[in-house]
Amino acid sequence: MIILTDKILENVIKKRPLHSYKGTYGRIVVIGGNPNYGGAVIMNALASVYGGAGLVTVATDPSNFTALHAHLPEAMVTDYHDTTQLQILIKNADVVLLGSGLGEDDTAYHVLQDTLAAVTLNQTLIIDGSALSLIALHHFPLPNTHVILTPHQMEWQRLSQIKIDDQSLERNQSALQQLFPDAVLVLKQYHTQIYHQQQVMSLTIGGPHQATGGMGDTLAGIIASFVAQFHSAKLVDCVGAAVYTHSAIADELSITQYVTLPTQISMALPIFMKKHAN
Ligand SMILES: NC(=O)C1=CN([C@@H]2O[C@H](COP(=O)(O)OP(=O)(O)OC[C@H]3O[C@@H](n4cnc5c(N)ncnc54)[C@H](O)[C@@H]3O)[C@@H](O)[C@H]2O)[C@@H](O)CC1
Ligand SMILES: Nc1ncnc2c1ncn2[C@@H]1O[C@H](COP(=O)(O)OP(=O)(O)O)[C@@H](O)[C@H]1O
Ligand SMILES: [Mg+2]
Repeated sequence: MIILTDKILENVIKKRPLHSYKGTYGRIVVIGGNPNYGGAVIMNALASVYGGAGLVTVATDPSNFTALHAHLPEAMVTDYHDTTQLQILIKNADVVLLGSGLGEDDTAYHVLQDTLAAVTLNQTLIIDGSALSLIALHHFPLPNTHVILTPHQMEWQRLSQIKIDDQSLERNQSALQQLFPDAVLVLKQYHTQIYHQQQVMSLTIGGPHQATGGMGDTLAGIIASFVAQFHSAKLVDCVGAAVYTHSAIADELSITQYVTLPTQISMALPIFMKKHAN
């Protein structure tokens, strides 16, 4: 098992070439946020934009449009009920982040089904939150593309059938091999672990100051932005660097703060990344 340190950032966070533009840094489509969980996609998108993604579009319930724009005018929006528009957006995306705050009703089911059918070989699909629970419930197969799963321990229990107390490294590795052999698994907990084929990375930073709703939505957005822009690094290293960055920023904030809010972590991304770019 590899312990994640700031070394991982060296391989991933690069100074930007002068001859570049927003297209160089990736197109992300964020899909989720029902009328009750609009905050989840706002936090996905804040993390993606502050993490450096070139273009971010959010497909969500229209009741979330105004709130999203008030927080983040850099993001574009579309109605996730509009299947044709959703398919066009997905076709042109580099990274699709699916499921934060999606809920588990009929609309969520159809959005999930349409998205899984629309992603193609060279894209990266990050699956979070409700989409993980729906996939577990309905046994949806994963599409043939690069997949990153970001469950917390209960979502992983639903997917793997391994009870939280029984989630050992060996059992997790073997369930991943059996169920989703090509996927990267980010198993979120105190000391999050990343599994990919035979490789396991573990986080040893971060703490309970991070225990606020939206912390995972923010991590998913950071992962999306790193995958979208850092093309010279391996996918699993982009994920490792994003997981490390998320908790390193939180730990820095926790020197003076009792809790470290998800949106504050996103705001701190540009300064942290500037410090670590090489
Ligand atoms: N502001 C918002 O709109 C928010 C929306 N959210 C969305 O709400 C939906 C439901 O997600 P939830 O995670 O709240 O509900 P879930 O029902 O998926 O998971 C919560 C359950 O898991 C258990 N659990 C065990 N170990 C855990 C661990 N290590 N971390 C977290 N939970 C653990 C909890 O005790 C609880 O019973 C998701 O789509 C999520 O993205 C959440 O992200 C919270 C914030
Ligand atoms: N005690 C803790 N120590 C370290 N990290 C924590 C702790 N509690 C929560 N986190 C982190 O916060 C995030 C929670 O993810 P998740 O439950 O999906 O949040 P949400 O769905 O509310 O956005 C994960 O990255 C997890 O590792
Ligand atoms: Mg979550």
